[in-house]
Amino acid sequence: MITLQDLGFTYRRQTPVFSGLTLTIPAGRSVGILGANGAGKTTLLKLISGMIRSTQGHIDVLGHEPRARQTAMLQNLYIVPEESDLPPMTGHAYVKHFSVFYPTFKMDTLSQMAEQFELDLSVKLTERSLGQKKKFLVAFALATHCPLILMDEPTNGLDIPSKAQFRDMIIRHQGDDQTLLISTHQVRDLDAIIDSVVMMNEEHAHWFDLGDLPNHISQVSPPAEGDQVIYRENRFSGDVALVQGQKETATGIDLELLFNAFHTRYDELISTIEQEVQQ
Ligand SMILES: Nc1ncnc2c1ncn2[C@@H]1O[C@H](COP(=O)(O)OP(=O)(O)OP(=O)(O)O)[C@@H](O)[C@H]1O
Repeated sequence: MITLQDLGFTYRRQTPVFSGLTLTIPAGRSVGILGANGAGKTTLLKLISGMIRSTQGHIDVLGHEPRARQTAMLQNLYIVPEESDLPPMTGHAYVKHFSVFYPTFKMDTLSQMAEQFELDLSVKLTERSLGQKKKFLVAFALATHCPLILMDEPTNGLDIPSKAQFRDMIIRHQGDDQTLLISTHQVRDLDAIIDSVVMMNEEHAHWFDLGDLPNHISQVSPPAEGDQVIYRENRFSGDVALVQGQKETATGIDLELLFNAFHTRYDELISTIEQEVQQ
């Protein structure tokens, strides 16, 4: 559903944000996009949505090249930006103006969410707080029923109850075949809703299926003799490691540990997973 082939991007007169990224994200998944500050998460979402054009390589989104910004792609994709200047109109007026671009938009879905999450559609969007604006946009995004929804740091600026409401909105209203791509620093905010993650830095991007990963690698503490250690950390609570294969003593894989392994032991991590998948 989304493939990147040898993708590179450089902002004008800058050093490349990334070069040579190759990645496939299957359809119907809820994907967290994780990367350090400046790794290029926002840039990647903008490239996927066709807001900016790649300077190298190819992207395929829903069977389209995003740079062409064809209607057939744009009407099937909605992006909730990290910061948005919403127009000075009410929620109702916004829906009236913008829902027409999305043939699968359902007012019923939006009305249900407005009721469940106390969104007052009769108030001007510019007069709402940051959190209220974000909740409105997330509700609008889900109401489009687009096959692909992109969200850039949607939980930034949300208080604790609003983060729970955000998760609840997605759990209740994400369609079975809808793909969500959500960039974040706050992995814990997304724990309950993502089933996979893309980890990225300037050199690599990789999609990890969180359900399948424990069939191939395990997190153990401490590693036993003979374990094929991919990555190890000495934590206050003891030695913790990612090791090859399924282990009886394994705990759940901690995304922070996986993230650190991705950054420092990329080749070992990916080749171990690939080797295990082939067995
Ligand atoms: N409009 C721009 N012009 C020039 N450089 C830019 C522009 N936007 C972003 N960059 C640079 O591109 C790199 C990637 O930025 P991007 O916003 O995609 O990263 P990010 O992973 O989303 O970061 P964060 O986690 O801090 O939000 C950074 O080094 C940033 O300084």
